[in-house]
Amino acid sequence: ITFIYRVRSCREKMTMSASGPTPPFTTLSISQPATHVTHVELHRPQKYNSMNKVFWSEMVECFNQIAEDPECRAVVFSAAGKIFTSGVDIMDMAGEILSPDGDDTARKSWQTRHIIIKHQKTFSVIEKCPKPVVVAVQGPCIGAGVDLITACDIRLCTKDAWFQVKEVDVGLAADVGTLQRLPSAIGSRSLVNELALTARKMFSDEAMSCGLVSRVLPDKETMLTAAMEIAVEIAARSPVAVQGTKINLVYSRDHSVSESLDYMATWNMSMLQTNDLMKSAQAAMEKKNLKDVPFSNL
Ligand SMILES: CC/C=C\C=C\CC(=O)SCCNC(=O)CCNC(=O)[C@H](O)C(C)(C)COP(=O)(O)OP(=O)(O)OC[C@H]1O[C@@H](n2cnc3c(N)ncnc32)[C@H](O)[C@@H]1OP(=O)(O)O
Repeated sequence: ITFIYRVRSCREKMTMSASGPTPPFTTLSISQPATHVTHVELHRPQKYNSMNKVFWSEMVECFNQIAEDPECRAVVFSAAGKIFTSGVDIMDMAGEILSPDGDDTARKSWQTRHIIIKHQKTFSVIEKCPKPVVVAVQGPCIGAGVDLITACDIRLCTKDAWFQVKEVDVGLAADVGTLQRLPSAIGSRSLVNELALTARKMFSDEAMSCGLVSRVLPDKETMLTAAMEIAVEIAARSPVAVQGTKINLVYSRDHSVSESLDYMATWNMSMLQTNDLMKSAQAAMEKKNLKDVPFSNL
């Protein structure tokens, strides 16, 4: 099994640097590097992986497909090249944001609201997708990049990574997720406020110490291998258990302990009736590797 994984891992490393976007996508490259694992790669390295108009809708399409794909049990998200992302593609997006359609202020405001909500969905789909998403960040992760990674479940980065809530520098309050999700990702309100109000860069050592990332790896290749290993571990476990865990973790972040316990009880009153419980328990008693237990797709 280790050998098969290593072969796949090598193949993955090759395709990650060589391939381009996977049709019908033009900004994303999708592959299946290991059983039940999907790899999504942001692929605009020649444009600093900036997020153009097409990207914002392709992400929704891609993650909706992943959410519905019973074969997929874990996702790795990464970005091609040396820069994770320079944030929103300013040249491509400025028109839409600065000149909304409408005859008067009310209609322009209504249109702007619609645009913001549409863009919020681009990252909320990651959180709504029941399959856990491991994100791997190298180099700069700027502006909308922080919105993106805070919607992911597990964050890794390279030593040369840095994070910047850049929005105040370009004259706006971040509006697609950072201000809502970063406080629970980091834990220190004071640090979140400092980062969001000053747009100072946060480097990998600080990202690790404040809890934004759970691991710092020396280089991109090592980081992608680590991300893939985590995804393979997740994918080997019962999809009923894994997806129930993600959904309840996200729910409990936004609700009281009491509400979350209630939600959990309602969730598990049906999910405890899965065959996976017996299969997992039996594997544990027989000291069998969960990778050898055939769980049905969910
Ligand atoms: C509804 C709205 C939803 C979301 C809103 C999100 C808000 C944000 O994302 S705010 C952040 C916006 N991005 C930026 O401010 C760009 C930040 N860029 C940089 O800091 C740097 O360019 C860099 C990525 C660190 C790279 O630095 P360096 O290697 O020194 O290259 P540069 O000379 O700075 O840039 C080269 C070239 O690329 C262009 N460019 C870089 N980033 C973007 C971008 N995000 N959009 C468009 N163009 C970008 C830069 O302008 C240069 O272009 P030239 O034509 O070569 O001058």
